[in-house]
Amino acid sequence: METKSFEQQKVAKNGKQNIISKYSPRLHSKRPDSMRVELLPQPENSTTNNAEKCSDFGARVPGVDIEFTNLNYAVKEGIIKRRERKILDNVSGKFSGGQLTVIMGPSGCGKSTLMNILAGYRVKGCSGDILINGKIRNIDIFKEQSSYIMQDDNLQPLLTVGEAMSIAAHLKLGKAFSHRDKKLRVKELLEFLDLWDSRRVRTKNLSGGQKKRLAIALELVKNPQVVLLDEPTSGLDSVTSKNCVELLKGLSGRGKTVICIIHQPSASIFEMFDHLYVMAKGMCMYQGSVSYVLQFLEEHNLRCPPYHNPADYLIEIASGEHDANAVERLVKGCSNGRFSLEYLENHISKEDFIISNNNSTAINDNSIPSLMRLPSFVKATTTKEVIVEKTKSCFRSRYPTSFPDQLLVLLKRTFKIVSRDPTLMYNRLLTHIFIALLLGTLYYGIGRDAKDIRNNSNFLFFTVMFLMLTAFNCVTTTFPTELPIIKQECFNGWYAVKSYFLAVTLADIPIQILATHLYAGITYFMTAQPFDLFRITYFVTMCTLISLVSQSFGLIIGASMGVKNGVIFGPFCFLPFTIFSGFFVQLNSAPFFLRWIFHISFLKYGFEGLMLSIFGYDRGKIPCSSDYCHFVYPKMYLDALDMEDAVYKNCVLFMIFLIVLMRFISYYLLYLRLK
Ligand SMILES: Nc1ncnc2c1ncn2[C@@H]1O[C@H](COP(=O)(O)OP(=O)(O)OP(=O)(O)O)[C@@H](O)[C@H]1O
Repeated sequence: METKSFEQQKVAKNGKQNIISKYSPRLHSKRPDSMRVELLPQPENSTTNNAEKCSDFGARVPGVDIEFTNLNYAVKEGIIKRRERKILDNVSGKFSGGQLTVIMGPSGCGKSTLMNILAGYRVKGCSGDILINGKIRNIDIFKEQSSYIMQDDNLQPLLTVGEAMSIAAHLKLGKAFSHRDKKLRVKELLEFLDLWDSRRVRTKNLSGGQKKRLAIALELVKNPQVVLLDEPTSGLDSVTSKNCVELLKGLSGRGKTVICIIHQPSASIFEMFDHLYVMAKGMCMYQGSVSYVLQFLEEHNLRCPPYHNPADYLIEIASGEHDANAVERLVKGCSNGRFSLEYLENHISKEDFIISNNNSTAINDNSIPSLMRLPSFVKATTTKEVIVEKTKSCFRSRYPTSFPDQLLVLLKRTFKIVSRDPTLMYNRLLTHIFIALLLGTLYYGIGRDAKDIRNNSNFLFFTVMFLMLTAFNCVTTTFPTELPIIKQECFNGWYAVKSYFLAVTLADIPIQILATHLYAGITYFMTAQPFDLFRITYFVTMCTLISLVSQSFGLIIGASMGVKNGVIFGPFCFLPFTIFSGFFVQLNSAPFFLRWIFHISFLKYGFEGLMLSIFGYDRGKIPCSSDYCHFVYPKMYLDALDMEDAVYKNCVLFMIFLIVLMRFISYYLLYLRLK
């Protein structure tokens, strides 16, 4: 009480508020003067302003409480002898709504694993109970209430800040919100996070801090009750980190449950946390308020040296630097997270959260940093309201927008990205034009002379190979490079995997078709192939089908492996089809037990289709400009290549069948990978 009145006097006297003292009176009084950090100075009358501001947001009520008891997670290691390794060892804890909870600990102690399990991102292989407001967690409902922001900034680099936010709003708010409301919410959020001036900047050009803020803004669009963040301050300087933590603190001040991992906070940031959860060796060595942590350590014969950041000291202890048995003692002291240790006025409380009621920290208006001009939609709702509403809605789709709406928004997004991607768009078109001109020059006019008939079929086979390789390579990298973004967006319930898959594959088709048509048109006329409309149509159609089958093949490789493996194994996968295309070895010359491979080689059908469109369908005698031409009748040439029975229609049907089949397979592989 004394401390509080001292604070009030101080505010009245200096016109500013000291958050350290408010949150950690004991710690603050213990620190030497030089280590005390005056946080968040506010302008005169700021208290009044905050209070006024808060009145807009309605009553402050406790948010979602997350409790976990006896959580275990183990992985199997070793190739021959499979040994089990414990990553989380019987940990417990309670993170209350309206609090900024920070998980700390040395590298590899299991922080991300715990966060992944709490978020529902990792479910397999863990045991223990997770309770949401005292009830066993329903993962679907929890996912609707929460947003998980992963460590890497999973942003689409070619979209601007405004576009990324607008897409998020369309996907996450659905039809329940008007276009105007969505725009307003985006504007409010961007202003709130100081990103409004950068709304036209592409996300790849943002600074590290801006990227973090945008990643948070994208998830705040749906106003989640629980926000989980894996290292939101990694890679940021101390000022930007502090701004980021202030932002999180502001959110928790609105009744949200904010849980984040912060690896090594500075002293000033450390003292802003409401609730601390320190891990070591997969266990909890402290859980409770920041204000009590130093006393707790002292009780276990660990004295933080003066002028030493308590956060650093905690990490040193957790790493076993000061006392080899310290971790075991501390884990025992807080009962591996079963006790939440709080500093309450003049005494210390050891609160066993399992038997406690919902006792989220009362939120003081003054605790909200001055920076926080929270958007009007960030209102605290009672937990009960959320649960009831979500329970009703869990029988409907778990996505805020319907499948066609998701598809439309994602198609627009993918078109934007592809049209701005120099590799996928311009380089692809230029490569097709350049190679077509080169080939046209090399094989100029060969189509009208029987002496060049072999060169003509070489040109057709090269066409098959070129179209296959370019279409294949353009898509093998699409999924692997976007996978982290898609993982986070799908996990946070923006859209279904099928919407993404369809959008990405459909958006690429027009560009691939345009590139193929350019190539086919240029080469057809430069090589002087017969000027018959049906032959031109057959040729261009078959070129397009070859591209689309190869694209589908590339999608399978991209959906099933990373870029590196795709580059190495992709060509290995289609090389056998090249040998069995009928160009190098004809069907009747191959050993009979290998002939079946010809019938499943899409290159055989592609090559046959092109040959038929140029030489098939009773094409007449080809003029010969030399003394002797072996194949003046195109049919004879087709017979020599064992293509006498080939039917163009069958080639088309087989290629279409392959396109559909391969796309289904690649969707399923992507689905499995994301799940
Ligand atoms: N699937 C897995 N297979 C094998 N080991 C794993 C797996 N997942 C986690 N681990 C191991 O568990 C330990 C804890 O990993 P985790 O990512 O949770 O650590 P962390 O505390 O978040 O570390 P950092 O701060 O460096 O990110 C690490 O040693 C890691 O190698």
